Amino acid sequence: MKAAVFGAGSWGTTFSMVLADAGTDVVLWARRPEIAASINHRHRNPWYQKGIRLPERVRATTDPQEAMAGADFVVLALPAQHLRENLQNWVALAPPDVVYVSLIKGIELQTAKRMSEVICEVADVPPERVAVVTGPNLAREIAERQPSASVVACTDDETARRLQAACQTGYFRPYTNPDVIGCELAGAVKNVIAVAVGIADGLRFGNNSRASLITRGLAETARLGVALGADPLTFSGLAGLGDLVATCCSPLSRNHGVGERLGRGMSVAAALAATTTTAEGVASCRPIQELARKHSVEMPIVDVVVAVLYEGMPPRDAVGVLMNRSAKPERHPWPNERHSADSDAQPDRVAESVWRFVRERRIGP
Ligand SMILES: NC(=O)C1=CN([C@@H]2O[C@H](COP(=O)(O)OP(=O)(O)OC[C@H]3O[C@@H](n4cnc5c(N)ncnc54)[C@H](O)[C@@H]3O)[C@@H](O)[C@H]2O)C=CC1
Ligand SMILES: O=C(CO)COP(=O)(O)O
Repeated sequence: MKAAVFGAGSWGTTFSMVLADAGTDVVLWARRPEIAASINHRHRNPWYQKGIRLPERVRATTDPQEAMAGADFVVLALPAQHLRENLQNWVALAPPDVVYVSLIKGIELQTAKRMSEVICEVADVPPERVAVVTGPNLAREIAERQPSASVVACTDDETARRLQAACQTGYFRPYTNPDVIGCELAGAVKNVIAVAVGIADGLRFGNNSRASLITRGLAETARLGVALGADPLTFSGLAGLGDLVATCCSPLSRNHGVGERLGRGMSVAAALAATTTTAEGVASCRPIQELARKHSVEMPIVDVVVAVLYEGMPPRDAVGVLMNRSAKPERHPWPNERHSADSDAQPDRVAESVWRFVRERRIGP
Protein backbone atom coordinates (compact mmCIF):
# COMPACT_ATOMS: atom_id res chain seq x y z
CA MET A 1 0.00 0.00 0.00
CA LYS A 2 1.12 3.54 -0.67
CA ALA A 3 -0.34 6.77 0.68
CA ALA A 4 0.24 10.33 -0.50
CA VAL A 5 -0.44 12.67 2.44
CA PHE A 6 -1.10 16.31 1.56
CA GLY A 7 -0.37 18.73 4.41
CA ALA A 8 2.65 18.43 6.70
CA GLY A 9 1.04 20.19 9.67
CA SER A 10 0.35 18.66 13.09
CA TRP A 11 -2.08 15.97 11.95
CA GLY A 12 -0.73 15.26 8.45
CA THR A 13 2.76 14.67 9.89
CA THR A 14 1.41 12.50 12.70
CA PHE A 15 -0.93 10.46 10.51
CA SER A 16 1.99 9.83 8.12
CA MET A 17 3.81 8.30 11.08
CA VAL A 18 0.76 6.12 11.87
CA LEU A 19 0.53 4.91 8.26
CA ALA A 20 4.26 4.14 8.16
CA ASP A 21 4.12 2.29 11.48
CA ALA A 22 1.26 0.23 10.00
CA GLY A 23 3.54 -0.79 7.11
CA THR A 24 2.22 1.63 4.48
CA ASP A 25 4.68 3.56 2.31
CA VAL A 26 4.14 7.29 2.71
CA VAL A 27 5.09 10.35 0.71
CA LEU A 28 4.17 13.52 2.55
CA TRP A 29 3.58 16.68 0.53
CA ALA A 30 4.76 19.81 2.35
CA ARG A 31 4.22 23.38 1.21
CA ARG A 32 7.50 24.54 2.65
CA PRO A 33 10.79 23.12 1.24
CA GLU A 34 12.51 23.37 4.62
CA ILE A 35 9.91 21.02 6.14
CA ALA A 36 10.32 18.48 3.33
CA ALA A 37 14.13 18.67 3.68
CA SER A 38 14.00 18.24 7.45
CA ILE A 39 11.76 15.17 7.15
CA ASN A 40 13.97 13.60 4.46
CA HIS A 41 17.33 14.29 6.11
CA ARG A 42 16.58 14.34 9.85
CA HIS A 43 13.22 12.48 10.01
CA ARG A 44 11.78 15.35 11.99
CA ASN A 45 9.21 18.13 11.58
CA PRO A 46 10.05 20.47 14.46
CA TRP A 47 7.63 23.16 13.18
CA TYR A 48 4.63 20.94 13.93
CA GLN A 49 5.78 17.94 16.03
CA LYS A 50 8.78 18.98 18.05
CA GLY A 51 10.90 16.18 19.51
CA ILE A 52 9.23 13.41 17.47
CA ARG A 53 11.36 11.19 15.22
CA LEU A 54 9.43 10.02 12.18
CA PRO A 55 9.87 6.53 10.69
CA GLU A 56 12.26 6.35 7.71
CA ARG A 57 9.36 5.03 5.65
CA VAL A 58 7.95 8.59 5.65
CA ARG A 59 9.47 10.55 2.77
CA ALA A 60 8.57 14.14 1.94
CA THR A 61 8.36 16.31 -1.17
CA THR A 62 7.08 19.68 -2.30
CA ASP A 63 6.15 18.21 -5.69
CA PRO A 64 2.51 17.02 -5.78
CA GLN A 65 3.21 14.83 -8.82
CA GLU A 66 5.97 12.97 -6.99
CA ALA A 67 3.68 12.51 -3.97
CA MET A 68 0.84 11.10 -6.10
CA ALA A 69 2.91 8.56 -8.07
CA GLY A 70 1.56 5.06 -7.43
CA ALA A 71 -0.65 6.12 -4.52
CA ASP A 72 -3.55 3.92 -3.35
CA PHE A 73 -4.75 6.61 -0.95
CA VAL A 74 -4.64 10.41 -1.24
CA VAL A 75 -4.87 11.67 2.32
CA LEU A 76 -5.89 15.31 2.77
CA ALA A 77 -4.74 17.13 5.92
CA LEU A 78 -5.20 20.82 5.13
CA PRO A 79 -7.38 23.45 6.80
CA ALA A 80 -10.98 23.06 5.59
CA GLN A 81 -11.16 26.47 3.96
CA HIS A 82 -8.12 25.71 1.77
CA LEU A 83 -9.06 22.23 0.56
CA ARG A 84 -10.94 23.18 -2.61
CA GLU A 85 -8.34 25.57 -4.07
CA ASN A 86 -5.52 23.07 -3.50
CA LEU A 87 -7.32 19.90 -4.56
CA GLN A 88 -8.28 21.55 -7.84
CA ASN A 89 -4.56 21.66 -8.70
CA TRP A 90 -3.88 18.06 -7.70
CA VAL A 91 -6.72 15.89 -9.03
CA ALA A 92 -5.30 15.61 -12.55
CA LEU A 93 -2.17 14.04 -11.04
CA ALA A 94 -4.02 11.32 -9.08
CA PRO A 95 -3.86 7.65 -10.20
CA PRO A 96 -7.21 6.53 -11.72
CA ASP A 97 -8.65 4.37 -8.88
CA VAL A 98 -7.22 6.23 -5.94
CA VAL A 99 -9.26 6.55 -2.74
CA TYR A 100 -9.44 10.05 -1.25
CA VAL A 101 -9.19 10.23 2.54
CA SER A 102 -10.17 13.33 4.49
CA LEU A 103 -8.59 13.99 7.89
CA ILE A 104 -10.22 17.43 7.93
CA LYS A 105 -12.77 18.48 10.57
CA GLY A 106 -14.55 21.47 9.10
CA ILE A 107 -17.36 22.75 6.87
CA GLU A 108 -16.74 24.93 3.83
CA LEU A 109 -17.69 28.54 4.42
CA GLN A 110 -19.12 29.48 1.01
CA THR A 111 -21.06 26.28 0.35
CA ALA A 112 -21.79 24.74 3.82
CA LYS A 113 -20.49 21.45 2.37
CA ARG A 114 -18.75 18.67 4.28
CA MET A 115 -15.21 17.89 3.15
CA SER A 116 -16.19 14.58 1.51
CA GLU A 117 -18.77 16.49 -0.54
CA VAL A 118 -16.12 18.98 -1.63
CA ILE A 119 -13.81 16.09 -2.60
CA CYS A 120 -16.51 14.30 -4.64
CA GLU A 121 -17.26 17.54 -6.45
CA VAL A 122 -13.69 18.63 -7.18
CA ALA A 123 -12.27 15.17 -7.97
CA ASP A 124 -15.45 14.06 -9.75
CA VAL A 125 -15.56 10.73 -7.90
CA PRO A 126 -18.52 8.83 -6.37
CA PRO A 127 -18.93 8.76 -2.54
CA GLU A 128 -17.56 5.16 -2.37
CA ARG A 129 -14.15 6.55 -3.38
CA VAL A 130 -13.98 8.91 -0.39
CA ALA A 131 -13.23 7.96 3.22
CA VAL A 132 -12.99 10.00 6.40
CA VAL A 133 -10.72 9.37 9.39
CA THR A 134 -12.03 10.99 12.56
CA GLY A 135 -12.34 10.42 16.30
CA PRO A 136 -10.62 11.36 19.58
CA ASN A 137 -7.25 11.92 17.94
CA LEU A 138 -5.31 14.81 19.41
CA ALA A 139 -2.26 14.75 17.14
CA ARG A 140 0.35 15.32 19.84
CA GLU A 141 -0.77 12.34 21.91
CA ILE A 142 -0.72 10.10 18.84
CA ALA A 143 2.71 11.44 17.82
CA GLU A 144 3.87 10.22 21.25
CA ARG A 145 2.34 6.84 20.36
CA GLN A 146 -0.18 6.98 23.19
CA PRO A 147 -3.04 4.51 22.57
CA SER A 148 -6.23 5.79 20.98
CA ALA A 149 -9.14 4.55 18.91
CA SER A 150 -10.46 6.17 15.74
CA VAL A 151 -13.03 5.75 12.98
CA VAL A 152 -12.58 5.08 9.28
CA ALA A 153 -15.87 6.07 7.68
CA CYS A 154 -16.72 5.07 4.12
CA THR A 155 -19.94 4.06 2.40
CA ASP A 156 -18.01 1.19 0.78
CA ASP A 157 -17.12 -1.42 3.40
CA GLU A 158 -14.26 -2.96 1.45
CA THR A 159 -12.58 0.42 1.01
CA ALA A 160 -13.06 1.18 4.70
CA ARG A 161 -11.39 -2.12 5.61
CA ARG A 162 -8.46 -1.54 3.27
CA LEU A 163 -7.84 1.86 4.84
CA GLN A 164 -8.32 0.41 8.32
CA ALA A 165 -5.58 -2.14 7.58
CA ALA A 166 -3.35 0.60 6.18
CA CYS A 167 -3.43 2.61 9.42
CA GLN A 168 -3.88 0.12 12.27
CA THR A 169 -0.94 -0.01 14.69
CA GLY A 170 -0.32 -1.03 18.30
CA TYR A 171 -1.27 2.49 19.43
CA PHE A 172 -3.87 3.49 16.79
CA ARG A 173 -7.03 1.37 16.56
CA PRO A 174 -9.46 2.42 13.81
CA TYR A 175 -13.02 1.03 13.62
CA THR A 176 -15.01 1.12 10.38
CA ASN A 177 -18.34 2.95 10.13
CA PRO A 178 -20.54 3.37 7.02
CA ASP A 179 -22.09 6.63 8.31
CA VAL A 180 -19.91 9.23 6.60
CA ILE A 181 -22.41 12.06 7.14
CA GLY A 182 -22.62 11.50 10.91
CA CYS A 183 -18.90 10.93 11.45
CA GLU A 184 -17.89 13.95 9.43
CA LEU A 185 -20.50 16.28 10.87
CA ALA A 186 -19.65 15.23 14.44
CA GLY A 187 -15.97 16.06 13.81
CA ALA A 188 -16.80 19.54 12.53
CA VAL A 189 -19.38 20.51 15.16
CA LYS A 190 -17.31 19.30 18.13
CA ASN A 191 -14.79 22.06 17.34
CA VAL A 192 -17.49 24.67 17.86
CA ILE A 193 -18.65 23.04 21.10
CA ALA A 194 -15.00 23.00 22.24
CA VAL A 195 -14.85 26.78 21.74
CA ALA A 196 -17.93 27.08 23.99
CA VAL A 197 -16.41 24.81 26.66
CA GLY A 198 -13.17 26.79 26.44
CA ILE A 199 -15.15 29.98 27.09
CA ALA A 200 -16.74 28.38 30.18
CA ASP A 201 -13.32 27.25 31.41
CA GLY A 202 -11.90 30.72 30.78
CA LEU A 203 -14.71 32.16 32.88
CA ARG A 204 -13.52 29.75 35.64
CA PHE A 205 -16.67 27.66 35.70
CA GLY A 206 -16.29 24.06 36.86
CA ASN A 207 -17.16 20.58 35.71
CA ASN A 208 -20.94 20.95 35.89
CA SER A 209 -20.80 23.68 33.26
CA ARG A 210 -18.37 21.70 31.11
CA ALA A 211 -20.43 18.49 31.31
CA SER A 212 -23.64 20.39 30.57
CA LEU A 213 -22.14 21.99 27.45
CA ILE A 214 -20.67 18.68 26.24
CA THR A 215 -23.96 16.85 26.69
CA ARG A 216 -26.21 19.53 25.25
CA GLY A 217 -23.61 20.09 22.51
CA LEU A 218 -23.88 16.44 21.58
CA ALA A 219 -27.69 16.72 21.56
CA GLU A 220 -27.66 19.61 19.10
CA THR A 221 -25.03 17.92 16.93
CA ALA A 222 -27.15 14.75 16.74
CA ARG A 223 -30.27 16.78 15.89
CA LEU A 224 -28.53 18.37 12.93
CA GLY A 225 -26.98 15.05 11.94
CA VAL A 226 -30.31 13.26 11.84
CA ALA A 227 -31.79 16.10 9.78
CA LEU A 228 -28.96 15.58 7.28
CA GLY A 229 -29.46 11.80 7.14
CA ALA A 230 -26.94 10.55 9.74
CA ASP A 231 -27.41 7.51 11.99
CA PRO A 232 -28.18 8.84 15.51
CA LEU A 233 -26.03 6.08 17.06
CA THR A 234 -22.92 7.55 15.44
CA PHE A 235 -23.08 10.42 17.92
CA SER A 236 -22.58 8.14 20.91
CA GLY A 237 -19.51 6.58 19.26
CA LEU A 238 -15.87 7.58 18.81
CA ALA A 239 -16.56 10.21 16.15
CA GLY A 240 -19.28 11.77 18.31
CA LEU A 241 -18.97 11.55 22.08
CA GLY A 242 -15.37 10.30 21.89
CA ASP A 243 -14.00 13.25 19.95
CA LEU A 244 -16.17 15.75 21.80
CA VAL A 245 -14.84 14.65 25.19
CA ALA A 246 -11.21 14.55 24.02
CA THR A 247 -11.38 17.99 22.46
CA CYS A 248 -13.44 19.73 25.15
CA CYS A 249 -11.30 18.40 28.01
CA SER A 250 -7.80 18.84 26.58
CA PRO A 251 -5.40 21.76 26.91
CA LEU A 252 -3.96 20.52 23.59
CA SER A 253 -7.12 21.49 21.69
CA ARG A 254 -6.69 24.66 19.63
CA ASN A 255 -10.46 25.23 19.53
CA HIS A 256 -10.72 24.94 23.29
CA GLY A 257 -7.74 27.29 23.56
CA VAL A 258 -9.43 29.99 21.46
CA GLY A 259 -12.53 29.77 23.70
CA GLU A 260 -10.51 29.83 26.89
CA ARG A 261 -8.71 33.02 25.86
CA LEU A 262 -12.06 34.65 25.04
CA GLY A 263 -13.47 33.57 28.41
CA ARG A 264 -10.48 35.08 30.16
CA GLY A 265 -11.30 38.41 28.55
CA MET A 266 -9.12 38.61 25.42
CA SER A 267 -10.58 40.24 22.33
CA VAL A 268 -11.50 37.96 19.43
CA ALA A 269 -8.58 39.30 17.38
CA ALA A 270 -6.09 38.63 20.19
CA ALA A 271 -7.53 35.19 20.96
CA LEU A 272 -7.15 34.16 17.31
CA ALA A 273 -3.72 35.75 16.87
CA ALA A 274 -2.37 33.69 19.79
CA THR A 275 -2.28 30.52 17.65
CA THR A 276 -0.69 29.92 14.26
CA THR A 277 -2.21 26.46 13.84
CA THR A 278 -5.71 25.63 12.68
CA ALA A 279 -8.77 26.08 14.95
CA GLU A 280 -11.48 24.94 12.53
CA GLY A 281 -14.46 25.83 14.73
CA VAL A 282 -13.79 29.55 14.17
CA ALA A 283 -14.66 29.43 10.46
CA SER A 284 -16.97 26.41 10.52
CA CYS A 285 -19.42 27.73 13.13
CA ARG A 286 -21.12 29.96 10.54
CA PRO A 287 -21.79 27.34 7.84
CA ILE A 288 -22.93 24.96 10.60
CA GLN A 289 -25.39 27.61 11.78
CA GLU A 290 -26.50 28.05 8.17
CA LEU A 291 -27.14 24.29 7.83
CA ALA A 292 -29.08 24.29 11.11
CA ARG A 293 -31.31 27.15 9.97
CA LYS A 294 -31.86 25.59 6.58
CA HIS A 295 -33.10 22.40 8.29
CA SER A 296 -34.97 24.20 11.13
CA VAL A 297 -32.74 22.63 13.78
CA GLU A 298 -32.09 24.52 17.01
CA MET A 299 -28.38 24.79 17.83
CA PRO A 300 -28.20 27.29 20.68
CA ILE A 301 -24.57 26.60 21.58
CA VAL A 302 -23.45 27.08 17.98
CA ASP A 303 -25.55 30.27 17.89
CA VAL A 304 -23.79 31.82 20.89
CA VAL A 305 -20.34 30.86 19.61
CA VAL A 306 -21.16 32.63 16.32
CA ALA A 307 -22.45 35.62 18.32
CA VAL A 308 -19.29 35.81 20.47
CA LEU A 309 -16.90 35.41 17.53
CA TYR A 310 -18.67 37.54 14.92
CA GLU A 311 -21.35 39.70 16.52
CA GLY A 312 -19.57 41.16 19.52
CA MET A 313 -21.48 39.26 22.20
CA PRO A 314 -19.46 39.30 25.44
CA PRO A 315 -18.78 35.74 26.72
CA ARG A 316 -20.65 36.42 29.98
CA ASP A 317 -23.76 37.44 28.04
CA ALA A 318 -23.52 34.17 26.11
CA VAL A 319 -23.94 32.32 29.40
CA GLY A 320 -27.05 34.36 30.21
CA VAL A 321 -28.44 33.67 26.75
CA LEU A 322 -28.07 29.91 27.09
CA MET A 323 -29.38 29.75 30.66
CA ASN A 324 -32.43 31.94 30.01
CA ARG A 325 -33.80 30.19 26.96
CA SER A 326 -37.38 29.01 27.28
CA ALA A 327 -37.91 25.80 29.30
CA LYS A 328 -37.64 22.61 27.19
CA PRO A 329 -37.94 18.83 27.51
CA GLU A 330 -34.49 17.18 27.48
CA ARG A 331 -35.31 15.14 24.41
CA HIS A 332 -36.47 17.09 21.36
CA PRO A 333 -38.37 15.16 18.72
CA TRP A 334 -35.98 14.07 15.94
CA PRO A 335 -36.66 15.97 12.73
CA ASN A 336 -38.50 12.93 11.31
CA GLU A 337 -40.71 12.72 14.43
CA ARG A 338 -42.03 16.28 14.26
CA HIS A 339 -45.80 16.55 14.09
CA SER A 340 -47.13 18.70 11.31
CA ALA A 341 -48.42 21.16 13.95
CA ASP A 342 -44.81 21.70 15.09
CA SER A 343 -43.38 22.07 11.64
CA ASP A 344 -44.35 25.73 11.36
CA ALA A 345 -42.79 26.56 14.73
CA GLN A 346 -39.90 28.96 14.36
CA PRO A 347 -36.66 27.77 15.93
CA ASP A 348 -35.56 29.60 19.08
CA ARG A 349 -33.17 32.04 17.38
CA VAL A 350 -30.76 32.60 20.23
CA ALA A 351 -28.48 35.12 18.66
CA GLU A 352 -31.24 37.32 17.33
CA SER A 353 -33.99 37.43 19.94
CA VAL A 354 -32.73 36.14 23.27
CA TRP A 355 -29.52 38.12 23.19
CA ARG A 356 -31.47 41.31 22.62
CA PHE A 357 -33.55 40.43 25.67
CA VAL A 358 -30.46 39.74 27.76
CA ARG A 359 -28.80 42.99 26.74
CA GLU A 360 -31.89 44.97 27.60
CA ARG A 361 -32.42 43.33 30.98
CA ARG A 362 -28.77 42.56 31.81
CA ILE A 363 -29.64 39.15 33.19
CA GLY A 364 -27.17 36.33 33.71
CA PRO A 365 -24.00 36.25 35.78
N1 LIG B 1 -4.04 18.56 15.11
C1 LIG B 1 -4.91 17.66 15.52
O1 LIG B 1 -4.85 17.19 16.68
C2 LIG B 1 -5.97 17.16 14.60
C3 LIG B 1 -6.37 17.89 13.49
N2 LIG B 1 -7.38 17.44 12.70
C4 LIG B 1 -7.82 18.22 11.54
O2 LIG B 1 -6.81 18.15 10.53
C5 LIG B 1 -6.88 19.32 9.71
C6 LIG B 1 -5.49 19.90 9.62
O3 LIG B 1 -5.15 20.32 10.94
P1 LIG B 1 -3.68 20.39 11.50
O4 LIG B 1 -2.74 19.50 10.79
O5 LIG B 1 -3.79 20.20 12.96
O6 LIG B 1 -3.37 21.91 11.16
P2 LIG B 1 -1.99 22.67 11.21
O7 LIG B 1 -2.33 24.10 11.36
O8 LIG B 1 -1.08 22.03 12.20
O9 LIG B 1 -1.37 22.40 9.76
C7 LIG B 1 -2.05 22.83 8.60
C8 LIG B 1 -1.25 22.40 7.37
O10 LIG B 1 -1.91 22.93 6.22
C9 LIG B 1 -0.98 23.72 5.49
N3 LIG B 1 -1.70 24.87 4.92
C10 LIG B 1 -2.21 25.94 5.57
N4 LIG B 1 -2.77 26.79 4.70
C11 LIG B 1 -2.61 26.23 3.48
C12 LIG B 1 -2.96 26.63 2.17
N5 LIG B 1 -3.60 27.77 1.93
N6 LIG B 1 -2.62 25.81 1.16
C13 LIG B 1 -1.96 24.65 1.38
N7 LIG B 1 -1.60 24.24 2.58
C14 LIG B 1 -1.91 25.00 3.62
C15 LIG B 1 0.07 24.18 6.49
O11 LIG B 1 1.27 24.49 5.80
C16 LIG B 1 0.18 22.94 7.36
O12 LIG B 1 0.99 21.99 6.74
C17 LIG B 1 -7.91 20.25 10.40
O13 LIG B 1 -9.12 20.14 9.73
C18 LIG B 1 -8.02 19.70 11.81
O14 LIG B 1 -9.29 19.93 12.37
C19 LIG B 1 -8.02 16.27 12.94
C20 LIG B 1 -7.64 15.49 14.00
C21 LIG B 1 -6.59 15.86 14.90
O1 LIG C 1 -9.64 17.09 16.34
C1 LIG C 1 -8.89 17.09 17.28
C2 LIG C 1 -8.85 15.98 18.25
O2 LIG C 1 -9.59 14.87 17.82
C3 LIG C 1 -7.99 18.25 17.52
O3 LIG C 1 -8.70 19.30 18.08
P1 LIG C 1 -8.22 20.81 17.89
O4 LIG C 1 -8.26 21.08 16.41
O5 LIG C 1 -9.17 21.64 18.68
O6 LIG C 1 -6.81 20.90 18.43
